[in-house]
Amino acid sequence: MSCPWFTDSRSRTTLQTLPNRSSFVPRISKETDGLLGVIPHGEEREYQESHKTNNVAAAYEDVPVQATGFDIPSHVTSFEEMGFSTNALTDNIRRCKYVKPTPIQSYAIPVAMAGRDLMACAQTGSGKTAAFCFPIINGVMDMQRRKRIVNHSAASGIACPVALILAPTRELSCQIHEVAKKFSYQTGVKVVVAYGGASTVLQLRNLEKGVDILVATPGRLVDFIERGKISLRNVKYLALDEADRMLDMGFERQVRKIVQQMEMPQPGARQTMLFSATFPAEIQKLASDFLSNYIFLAAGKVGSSTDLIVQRVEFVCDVDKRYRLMNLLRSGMTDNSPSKDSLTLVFVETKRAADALERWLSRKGFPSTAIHGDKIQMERERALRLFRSGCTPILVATDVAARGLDIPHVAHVINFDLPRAVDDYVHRIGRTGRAGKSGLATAFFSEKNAPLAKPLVELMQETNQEIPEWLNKYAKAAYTGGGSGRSSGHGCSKFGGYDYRSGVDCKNSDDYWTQHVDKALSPYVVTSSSSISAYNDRYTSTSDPFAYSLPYAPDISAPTASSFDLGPYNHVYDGSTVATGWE
Ligand SMILES: Nc1ncnc2c1ncn2[C@@H]1O[C@H](COP(=O)(O)OP(=O)(O)OP(=O)(O)O)[C@@H](O)[C@H]1O
Repeated sequence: MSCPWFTDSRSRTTLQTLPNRSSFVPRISKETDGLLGVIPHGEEREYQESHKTNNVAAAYEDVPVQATGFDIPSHVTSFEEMGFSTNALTDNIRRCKYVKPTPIQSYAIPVAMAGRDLMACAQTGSGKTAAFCFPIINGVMDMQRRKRIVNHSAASGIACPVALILAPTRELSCQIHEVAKKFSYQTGVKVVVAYGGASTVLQLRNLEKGVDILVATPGRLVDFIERGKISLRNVKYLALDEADRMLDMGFERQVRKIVQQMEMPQPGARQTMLFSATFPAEIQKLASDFLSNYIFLAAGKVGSSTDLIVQRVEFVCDVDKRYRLMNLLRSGMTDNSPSKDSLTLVFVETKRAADALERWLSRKGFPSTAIHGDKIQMERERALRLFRSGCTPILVATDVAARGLDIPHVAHVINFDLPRAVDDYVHRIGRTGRAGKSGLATAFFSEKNAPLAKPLVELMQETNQEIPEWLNKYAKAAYTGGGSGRSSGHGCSKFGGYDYRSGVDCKNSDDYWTQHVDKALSPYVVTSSSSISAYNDRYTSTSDPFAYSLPYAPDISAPTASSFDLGPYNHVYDGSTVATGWE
C-alpha cells in the first residue's frame, strides 16, 4: 500500500504579524520554498515566518470558546490528552504535522470522545474537519477491536457503514474523503466516498470492498440506498459538515429523509455531530431534531469571519467591475505575471457570468479557469486541479466553491458580485486566511447590494476592519428590502454564534442550564433558561430576574472575578460541569 501523504514542495508557514490593514495587497515571497504572504503595499519588506514548523494553533490562541449544555466534558490542550485508543491515529496526526489542537479541536474532540452529541460552530479554516474525523476514526477502531463491526453483508451485498459524513458539494465530499483517508492510514479503517456526477460503477465497486466511514453528498446517497446498495441500519456516527447549509431550504428534505426515514438508528442510539462556521438560530432549531442531549460549542465570534482576513469593500458600478478587477489582479502580480503561489478566487453570482468572466480574463492574458454547477464533474475537478496546482492561478466561481474547500495559497478572495446573505460572504472569504495564515478579501459593492450593507458593516465591526464612510451611510439607511440577511432564505437572524436554547423558547427548559457572555453587563453574567426558579436559592439575583452576576455566585468555580475575566472557566452545578470555556 502506498503512503497517501503528499509532499508539497511549498512549505506551509504562518505569518506572525498582520501589517496595517489599510495597505494590504497580497504578494508572494520570492523565496523558493514559497511562503504565502501578505506584504504591505509599496514596502517590499519580507515578513518573518513565526515558525518554520506548523504553528497553526498559536494563531487561534486567543480565540474564546464557549460550551453550553449538560455535564460538559473538560477540554484538553494536546492531542496526547485526547485518549485515542491506539497509536496509529496519533502517528497520523503527527505525520500531518498537527502539533497542537486548534480551539475547536480542543473542545469538540473530548465531547465527541465522551459519546456526546454536538453542535459546533467555529471560524472558517480553523480545523473542524479533524474535529469530527478523529473521534469517528477512533470509535471505528474501537469497534473493530471489539469485533463489533459488520460493515458489509456478504449475503445481501449491501454496504453497511458505521459512520456517515454528509457534505453539501461533490468537491467538499472528495476533500473530506481524502483527509479522512490520510487520518485513517494504517488503522484498518475503510473510508469510501459517494457523490453525484461521477461513475456509479466505480463507487459501487469501492463500496463492495467494504466501508466503515462513508462520505457522501445527499443525492447520490439516497440513490444508492433506494437501489439497495447501502443500508444505514448500522450507523453509529453521523456528522454533517456545513450543517446549516445541509438544513437550509435546498437540502433539508433530503437530509431529513436520510436521517429519519432510511433505517438510521434514532438520536441517542447513534452519535450526531453538526459542524459549521455559521449557525443561524432557526437552523439550530431544525437541527435539534437530530440530536440528543447535545453540547453546543462556539469557538470565536461565530457567524463572524476570522480576523486573519483583512476585508476591503470598494464601491464599483457594475460597468466598471471588469476593469477594476484587472487592476487588482495586476497589483498582485510579481514581474507582470500572476504567481503560482498566490492564488486568487473570484466569486460571481451566476454560472453564465462565471463563464463570461473567465473567457474575458483569459483574453486579457490572465490565466483563469471557472467552476460552477453547469459544468460536468470532470470539468469541475479539472478546474480545481489547475487552480490548486497554480497552473491557472485565478479561479472564477459561483457559490459551489464557497464552502469548505481548503486550498492552500489562496491569498485573495474577490467578491466581484456580492452574495445576498452575509453568511455566504463569511464562507466565501473563508477560502483565504486558513490554518492560521493571513489573507485578503476584496468586495465590489454596487447600488444593488444596499440590503447587505448593514449585516456587512456589523460583521466587519466584529473583526475590527476598516469600514468606508460611504458603507456606513448605506448601513445607517438600514435598507432591508429585497431579503438580505444572515443566511439564504432565512432572514436576518442575529449572529448564530450562541446556543439558541438559551432563549426563553428553550425546548428542554426543565432540565437545561446554559450561560453566555454579555460584555455589557459587568463583569460577567450567567444567564439561565426559563427554569431559573430551580436555581434561585443558589444564586443572588440582579435586577434582571434571569441574570446572575458572577462574583455573587458562590458555587461557580471561578476563583475571582478578575481572573475569570481573562482565563479559563468551568461552571459546576450540583457536581456537574454545566459550562466551560475560555474568555
Ligand atoms: N491542529 C492543527 N494543526 C495544524 N494544521 C491544522 C490543524 N487542524 C487543521 N489544520 C489545517 O487547517 C486547514 C483548515 O482545516 P479545515 O479544512 O478542517 O477547516 P474548517 O474549519 O473545516 O474550514 P471551513 O469552515 O472553511 O470548512 C487544513 O489545511 C488543515 O489541514
